[in-house]
Amino acid sequence: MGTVVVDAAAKKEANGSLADLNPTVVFVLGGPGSGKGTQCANVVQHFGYTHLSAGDLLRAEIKSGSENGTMISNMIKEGKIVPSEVTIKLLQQAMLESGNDKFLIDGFPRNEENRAAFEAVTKIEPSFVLFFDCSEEEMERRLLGRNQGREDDNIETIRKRFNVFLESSLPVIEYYNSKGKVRKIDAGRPVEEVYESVKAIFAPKNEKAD
Ligand SMILES: Nc1ncnc2c1ncn2[C@@H]1O[C@H](COP(=O)(O)OP(=O)(O)OP(=O)(O)O)[C@@H](O)[C@H]1O
Ligand SMILES: Nc1ccn([C@H]2C[C@H](O)[C@@H](COP(=O)(O)O)O2)c(=O)n1
Ligand SMILES: [Mg+2]
Repeated sequence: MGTVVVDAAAKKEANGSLADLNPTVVFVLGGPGSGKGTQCANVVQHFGYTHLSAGDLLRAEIKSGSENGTMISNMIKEGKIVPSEVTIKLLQQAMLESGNDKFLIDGFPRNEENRAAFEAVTKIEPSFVLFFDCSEEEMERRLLGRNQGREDDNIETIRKRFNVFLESSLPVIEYYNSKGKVRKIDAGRPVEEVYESVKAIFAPKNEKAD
């Protein structure tokens, strides 16, 4: 793994302002290709959240020519999880820049290190955790058909990502489940049906969303 470069002063400043914001955070978790990004886009449209995909932020960091770019790129190609301090810094910056105080944090926390570091650094507890539950067979079909030019959407990396999900991400979902925070969605259905279930979680009872 390469050297991680994080500006300490920027980190301290971001923390102070985030605490003032006291944001509402929903973690959106599920295996690769379970439909996290697709459903987050619907929630943004109807419920006013800002969608922050940890994977998208890391890919943007590579493109920006950052000092951490090569390390991040190598880890993503291997399906591995980037050190928490890098991802958390990107999330903090994006939250502050958004001007919003309601966030869907998609694909994070991906492992116990992510979870504990985010809690320690930001002091933010998620309101709840959306868990998109989908079979590997269906996720593999979706990833191979995605056609967005992602370097990790090849069968070799997909298998590695599935292993990381089972070994490192599922325990995080189990942790939040033990705290009564997980809202599990059957994500193997068509997009519109999945969204009906998602909507029911966000819409206050007796109120209709679009
Ligand atoms: N319910 C669904 N039925 C069929 N295809 C879907 C469904 N939801 C999403 N897709 C498609 O599957 C692919 C993966 O979806 P998406 O990018 O939302 O998944 P993701 O969970 O964000 O994946 P990743 O973790 O790799 O970022 C996309 O091509 C998307 O259009
Ligand atoms: N918390 C995270 C989230 C993502 N990554 C890296 C490793 C993933 O395989 C890749 C793509 O994420 P996705 O877009 O599929 O959510 O990004 C990470 O290291 N840590
Ligand atoms: Mg995604």
